[in-house]
Amino acid sequence: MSSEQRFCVALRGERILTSPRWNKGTAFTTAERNAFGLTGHLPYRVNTLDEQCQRAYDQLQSHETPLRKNTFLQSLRDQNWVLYYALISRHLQELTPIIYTPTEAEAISKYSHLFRRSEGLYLTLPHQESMEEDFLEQAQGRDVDLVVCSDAEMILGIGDQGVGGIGISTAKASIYTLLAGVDPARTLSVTLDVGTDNEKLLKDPLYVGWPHERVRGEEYDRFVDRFVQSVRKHYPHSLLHFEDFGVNNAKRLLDTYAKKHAVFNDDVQGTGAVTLATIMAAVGVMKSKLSDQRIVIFGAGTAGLGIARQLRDAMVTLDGLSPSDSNQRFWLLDQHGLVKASLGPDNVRSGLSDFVRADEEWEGAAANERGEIGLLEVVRRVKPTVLIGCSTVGGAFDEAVVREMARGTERPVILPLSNPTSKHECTPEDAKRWSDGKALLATGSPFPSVELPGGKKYRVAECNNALIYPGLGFGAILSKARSLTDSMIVAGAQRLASLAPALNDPDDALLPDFGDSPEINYEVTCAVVERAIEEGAAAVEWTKEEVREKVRERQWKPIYGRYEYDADGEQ
Ligand SMILES: NC(=O)c1ccc[n+]([C@@H]2O[C@H](COP(=O)([O-])OP(=O)(O)OC[C@H]3O[C@@H](n4cnc5c(N)ncnc54)[C@H](O)[C@@H]3O)[C@@H](O)[C@H]2O)c1
Ligand SMILES: O=C(O)C[C@H](O)C(=O)O
Ligand SMILES: [Mn+2]
Repeated sequence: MSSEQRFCVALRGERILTSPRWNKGTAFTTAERNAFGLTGHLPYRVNTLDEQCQRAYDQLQSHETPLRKNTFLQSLRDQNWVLYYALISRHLQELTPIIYTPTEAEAISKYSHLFRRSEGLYLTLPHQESMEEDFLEQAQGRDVDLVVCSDAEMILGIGDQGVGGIGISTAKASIYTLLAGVDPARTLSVTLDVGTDNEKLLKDPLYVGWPHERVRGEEYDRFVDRFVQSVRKHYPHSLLHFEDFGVNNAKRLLDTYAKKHAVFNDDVQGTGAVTLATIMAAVGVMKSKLSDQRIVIFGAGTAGLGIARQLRDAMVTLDGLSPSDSNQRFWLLDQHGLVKASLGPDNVRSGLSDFVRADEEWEGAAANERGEIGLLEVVRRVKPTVLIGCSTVGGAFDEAVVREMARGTERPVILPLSNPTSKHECTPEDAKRWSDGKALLATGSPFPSVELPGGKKYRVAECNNALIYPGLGFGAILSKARSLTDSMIVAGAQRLASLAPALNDPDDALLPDFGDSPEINYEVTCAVVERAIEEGAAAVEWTKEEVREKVRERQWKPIYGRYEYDADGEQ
């Protein structure tokens, strides 16, 4: 999309100024001011987008805390999309943590107190009779490519946030635009308010969501189904992205709808894919094979299980290991310690069955009075090559665990992935120190570089699903595939892994820099479209070169177009 792109727009005066999609503020040209009745609405001087970014950046700096900056940026997004995305693109590494993890977690937890204005579609269980009307009212006849929804049961690592979950839907949608180029006018962010079990919210007189305990079971399923059916009916070709659902619903909903609509669960599949890419890069550094790794996953919830399955499937499809042998490469732990058969069906979640360890292997292991085996003992006996944290238990990878791990393997791969920052299982600095600099690291939220003895800096890779999900989703949208298949996801992960700086220098980061995430997601998008075409899932037929061109062409860029007034034009 070039700056010369022309649009016919039907909004005049105040209406165009209050439309974030069309508003240019002081960047409206003199001709546009005349055509749209804006001369008296704006001060004399016409600014460039660069000048506007400079001014907005200066204003942003006057806000001292990350949370205040988050609020400021949210209000900028409400005013002018081009300016919002242009500003963040120009300061990507500095501002992504403000609009996304970790600051967005704080904004979501204070949602009812920070509330200013609507930011998406609120579907509330007691209003379900009017759901379809509400849906259509919000969509306003737009063509929608992407619907992002959350029921907010498990927001990042901070649990049930009720109606505040709208914040994760809008943040994830913004990241699609920022990093992959999805047109913001073709996205819809949704919160499914089915109540909350968060006592603090329920007791808060200012809580703006439905003050009711979280509805579960059949009533919940009917409500979600009604929503999915509306999406299917009105936007049959859209991608439906599920974010931060609870562990008992995430995989189940994915399985329920995968055959009927293009659905994607980011915590299961996006996290699985970015972790696969990280470990493929680490395996490249170690000159080893994925299927030779012994992998301990601490935290057997949505993310933990998504990661285990993704890695297991890749061992089968990429390395040719049998499914049963590959299951044996994993040891999962949850709040009952090692997931093993004797915990019994009540304590082993159904999705975990592939990864349950036999008790015989653990005879003589140190256990607590309930027979549960903790992380240190597992690390001692398994001698893992890879340790992944997605438990929300900050500090769980303590000195003893990291030292034990480093004793058993040449380059321990340690990935504390829990967000926000306070939930990380260890800091990169500690992991490097306790492993005498040997650890290969990646974290879920951004961390500064670690200084190694001798003064060398180690860049810590950010293993956040944002490095890959925007490209996966945009690839699915552009290929018009009816589903985002596992093989398309693996193609995206392989492309990401191939870009790892550590492949050229083993002491460099395991993943490319987050500052390069738009280019990375472009590559992921291309890989997904290529694979969709190869496997006959796509409704387009392009050569590899055409894919690269078409993806570029379809990317929405934060650049102003030229407008002409037309009473029948766009709104
Ligand atoms: N980096 C990323 O891209 C990324 C992606 C998804 C999730 N995450 C993070 O991973 C974390 C988990 O998210 P989720 O959606 O899987 O949540 P979840 O609630 O589904 O899973 C958390 C799991 O942790 C385990 N757990 C809890 N307490 C434990 C303890 N004391 N010891 C061992 N295990 C314990 C439980 O098995 C629980 O199921 C969150 O902090 C989230 O922000 C990161
Ligand atoms: O949102 C993120 O930062 C990553 C992930 O989806 C999470 O739930 O933590
Ligand atoms: Mn998430």
